[in-house]
Amino acid sequence: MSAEALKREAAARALALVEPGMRLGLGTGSTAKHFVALLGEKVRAGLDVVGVPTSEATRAQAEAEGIRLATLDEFPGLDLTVDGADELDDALNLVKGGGGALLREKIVAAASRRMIVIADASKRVPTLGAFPLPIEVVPFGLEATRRAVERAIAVAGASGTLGLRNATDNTPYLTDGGHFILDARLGRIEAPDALAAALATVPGVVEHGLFLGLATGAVIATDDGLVTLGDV
Ligand SMILES: O=C(CO)[C@H](O)[C@H](O)COP(=O)(O)O
Repeated sequence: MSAEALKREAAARALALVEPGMRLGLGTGSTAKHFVALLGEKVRAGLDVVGVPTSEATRAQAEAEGIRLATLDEFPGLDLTVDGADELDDALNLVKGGGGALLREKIVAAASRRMIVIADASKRVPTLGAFPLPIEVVPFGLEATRRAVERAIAVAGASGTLGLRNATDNTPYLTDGGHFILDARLGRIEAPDALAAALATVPGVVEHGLFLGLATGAVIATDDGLVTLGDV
C-alpha cells in the first residue's frame, strides 16, 4: 500500500472516535490532512462537531470542507485532537513540527482530553532523534538564542548540529506565529525529558517539538494492518 493510502487508513480509524457534539483539535500535515478530508465528508453528511485548527493551512482546508471552526478562547477544553507526528516511540513520546506547526499543535494537544496520533509505520521508532528536532525561536537575538540552545542540548547530554530552517525561496521559514525554526540534528535523543526541560530554560525559545506525555493513543497503519498504542 502507498504511504498516502496508509495515512488515510490511520485517519479513517481515528475518525471512528469522533462523536456528535465533540470539540476537536485538527492537526497539521499530510496525515492530518486525510483526517480533515474524511471529517469533512461526515460533516457534510450531517455530523455536528466544531474544530480548532492547529495551523492556517488546516484552517483553510477545514473551511473548504465546511467544518465549523472555533478558537481555544471560545472552547478552552477540547474532547479529542487528531494529529500526525514526525516520530513516535512506544511510550507515545513524539517529535513534531516537521510542518512548522508545533506551537499551535502543542497548545491544542495540551487543551485536549485525548490526543490521538495518526501515522504510517515509518514514523514509529525505538528512540527519538533521527528526525531533526524543530525548535521554534523568536527572530530577535537569533544568534544568542542559537548558542544558548546549543548549551542546553549539551547540558541534556545530547549533541548535534543546529540549522535555521529555510523556506523554498531560501529566506528563513516563518511559522504562523512569525517565528523562526532551528532544526536540531541530534541522531538520538536518549533523555527526552532532560532535553525538554533544558530547552524550556532558554529565553527566545518559544516551543520545541518534543511532545512528552501529551499523546494518549496512536493509530499506526502498516502493510499488515492497523496497530494501536495506548488508549484508542
Ligand atoms: O508536526 C507536524 C506539523 O507541524 C506534522 O504532524 C508532522 O510533521 C507530520 O506530518 P506528516 O503527516 O505530513 O508526515
